[in-house]
Amino acid sequence: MKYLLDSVAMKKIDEYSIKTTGIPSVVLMERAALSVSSFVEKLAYNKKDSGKKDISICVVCTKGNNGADGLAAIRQLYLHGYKTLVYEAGRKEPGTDEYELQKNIIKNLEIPFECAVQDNILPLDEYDFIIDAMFGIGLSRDVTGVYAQIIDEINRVSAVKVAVDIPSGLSAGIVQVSNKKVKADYTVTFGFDKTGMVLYPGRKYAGKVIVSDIGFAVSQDNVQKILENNPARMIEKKDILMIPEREADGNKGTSGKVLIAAGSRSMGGAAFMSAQSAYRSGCGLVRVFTHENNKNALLTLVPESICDTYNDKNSNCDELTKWCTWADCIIAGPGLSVSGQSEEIVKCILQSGSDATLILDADALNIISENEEYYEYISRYKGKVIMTPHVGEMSRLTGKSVGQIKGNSVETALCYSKEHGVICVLKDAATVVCDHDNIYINTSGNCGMATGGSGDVLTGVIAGMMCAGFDDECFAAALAVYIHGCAGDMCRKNQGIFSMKAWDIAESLSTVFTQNNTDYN
Ligand SMILES: NC(=O)C1=CN([C@@H]2O[C@H](COP(=O)(O)OP(=O)(O)OC[C@H]3O[C@@H](n4cnc5c(N)ncnc54)[C@H](OP(=O)(O)O)[C@@H]3O)[C@@H](O)[C@H]2O)[C@H](O)CC1
Ligand SMILES: [K+]
Repeated sequence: MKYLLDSVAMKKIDEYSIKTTGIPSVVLMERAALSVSSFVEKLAYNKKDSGKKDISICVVCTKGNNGADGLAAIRQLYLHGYKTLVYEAGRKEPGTDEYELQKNIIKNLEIPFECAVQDNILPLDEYDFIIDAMFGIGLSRDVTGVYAQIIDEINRVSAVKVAVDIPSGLSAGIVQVSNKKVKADYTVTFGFDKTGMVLYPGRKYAGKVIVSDIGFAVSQDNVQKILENNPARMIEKKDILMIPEREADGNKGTSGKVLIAAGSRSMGGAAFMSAQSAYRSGCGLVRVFTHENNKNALLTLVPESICDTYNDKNSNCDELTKWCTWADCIIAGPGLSVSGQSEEIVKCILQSGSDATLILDADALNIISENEEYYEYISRYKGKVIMTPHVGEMSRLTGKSVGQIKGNSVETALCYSKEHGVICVLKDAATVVCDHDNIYINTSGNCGMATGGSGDVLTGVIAGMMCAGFDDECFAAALAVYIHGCAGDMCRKNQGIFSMKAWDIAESLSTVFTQNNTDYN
């Protein structure tokens, strides 16, 4: 797990390192600059056809400390023999102390220097590399005027663009303040990953992100002590190793019993995918409660599952109630459709008296969005509730537009989770998982997963992680989302982004688990 920080948190870390522990600001800056210049040199080294003096590098800066980092980096590159230019934009007043210090060195070394003029921006076509050091975490408002013109020019030319700390115009936190942003190929960021570069649209602008340790006196291990609020986190591959070992003397009953209420008269697929992925994610027994039309197909496709049915005339709620109290985890909603009968089924589950962790997905969410009183049932449900809306479902649940939700996914998920006392899994290109005091932003997966059934597969993986024995359900749900994304990334390799299907994702789960050493056999 890694922390994701915003500008407020980064400023605290900067301040703590400099003022409390006494690490000189210029020391941090020199290391920051070195990590940028050495990265650019590595890229330049791959252009084997050119000698250093034929490789031209322009740093674009304004007069803050991000610009100061850029000046120090270009000085290092100049001293290594590259053809360099400083292109400075900004007000006439002097910059920060650090900026003026670095600028003085640039002047002493007589490194070529140009000042930007509004409406007469220097064409940047001739540069092999552009180092973007205009705005870092100090960005506070929309980028306009000469700065916006420079960003347009940077984005127009074909140079390789390396952003210092964060692409200029991009905010480090969950809310974006500027429409104008540098589209970087690489970002060398300092100390910690930034929330704004993991969420969309920031992830598209940051390119490949390199996190560089520049010697802050705060690390992943002690960052929480410095900050007041719990920062967002991202799951990493090594977290898969945290899945508790399966009991050597366990049986199918001790590995987790899952009830899946899914699949209506004409929609059986969702139930099959959910069941398949639950088994592939370690569940011991999977019982599917589905429309009788789906029974044969289910037992053919997932013969390990147990099937109970309802039909058009009988919702079979007595039977359903019994299996709710049998289960350790319940999935309700995939392919259930929205009808009087499915409403009855979801209500029956919520009022079953079960304390199993309940995953509400798809049509269960649509039912809730049309029936306010279901929130009352949720609040009285004894077990943990996990709700897994995609952006469209969240729009129906909250009345907010899809655009509003996409631009504010963390805030939306957090508010919803707090308001209803549930774990919220807001599914999007960067899925957000949160409860009242934890936020996870997912980084695995790809756009090939935007395909029918992918969400049904996720419910099974979440059920698997709920049955795995974690104490912290929010973490377990975030891990499930990460694993689901890894399986999607595996499919991208094997089936390709256009051809991959949800079933392939379910089938790739075993490789994700075995590649990460969770195969205990
Ligand atoms: N030792 C250190 O301090 C280290 C700093 N690092 C680097 O520093 C930046 C953060 O630097 P900071 O000076 O805080 O801010 P920026 O350089 O990002 O921005 C400079 C100023 O620009 C102004 N601003 C903000 N938004 C806009 C805008 N849209 N248009 C015009 N101007 C804007 C703002 O000043 P105002 O007074 O005008 O509000 C900013 O202060 C960090 O990202 C690192 O690169 C390193 O971490 C090393 C250690
Ligand atoms: K920058």
